[in-house]
Amino acid sequence: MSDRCVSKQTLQRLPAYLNYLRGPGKGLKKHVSATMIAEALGLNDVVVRKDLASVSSSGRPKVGYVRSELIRELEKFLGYDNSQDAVLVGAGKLGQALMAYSGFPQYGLNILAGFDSDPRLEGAEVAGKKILAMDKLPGLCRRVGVHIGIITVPGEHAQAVCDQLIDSGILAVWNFANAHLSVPEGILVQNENMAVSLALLSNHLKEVFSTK
Ligand SMILES: NC(=O)c1ccc[n+]([C@@H]2O[C@H](COP(=O)([O-])OP(=O)(O)OC[C@H]3O[C@@H](n4cnc5c(N)ncnc54)[C@H](O)[C@@H]3O)[C@@H](O)[C@H]2O)c1
Repeated sequence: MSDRCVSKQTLQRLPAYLNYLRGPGKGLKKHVSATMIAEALGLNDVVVRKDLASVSSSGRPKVGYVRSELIRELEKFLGYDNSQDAVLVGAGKLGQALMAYSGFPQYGLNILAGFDSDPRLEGAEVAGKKILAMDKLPGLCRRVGVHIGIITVPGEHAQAVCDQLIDSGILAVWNFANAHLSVPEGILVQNENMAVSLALLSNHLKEVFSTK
């Protein structure tokens, strides 16, 4: 099931379905339907039905899905059942907050260690995870077979860090720095940028006030 191709839009909605299905105390029964999920999340039920059909074949007409089975299928599809090790570079304020976040394992992400060029941070621990010197990065990545790298260094150092991660065998980069990263073909960069969300908020306010 997990090798099926789905659109980016579908992929972005799947975690919300899973979150809803896993959620406690919402009066969810053994069976759930696409309509039920659509209503709860304020989505179009045709969209939800199509999304679910692309990751699961366990739905039955008029009955819907067995909730526990659908949870398992979504977890498998999203890779949450198969934890991926990651390394983080830039163990400053944001980096340490991410290292300490206890919610990542339920999304299948396991940050093994942080790396930083500041010698004062070497050997420190954050939530039981070590901060190591940069020269330890390639060895650890190659030894353990780490494929995800998280970048939380200042923007001006992000490209150099990205290159080091790729040289260490990293195939997917989660970039929090405000910098455009150039990578060879076959490497995925996922940019995380609060500025984009803030721009949407502020644009919404502009529209609201311009109509008053
Ligand atoms: N994506 C977002 O929405 C978002 C939100 C907040 C911060 N940020 C970005 O995250 C990054 C970190 O922010 P912060 O507030 O944690 O900064 P910070 O200064 O607290 O931490 C940066 C760390 O990176 C380390 N570092 C610098 N150059 C390095 C290199 N070449 N190799 C290894 N380590 C290096 C520093 O020693 C420091 O510990 C910045 O780029 C910032 O713009 C992004």
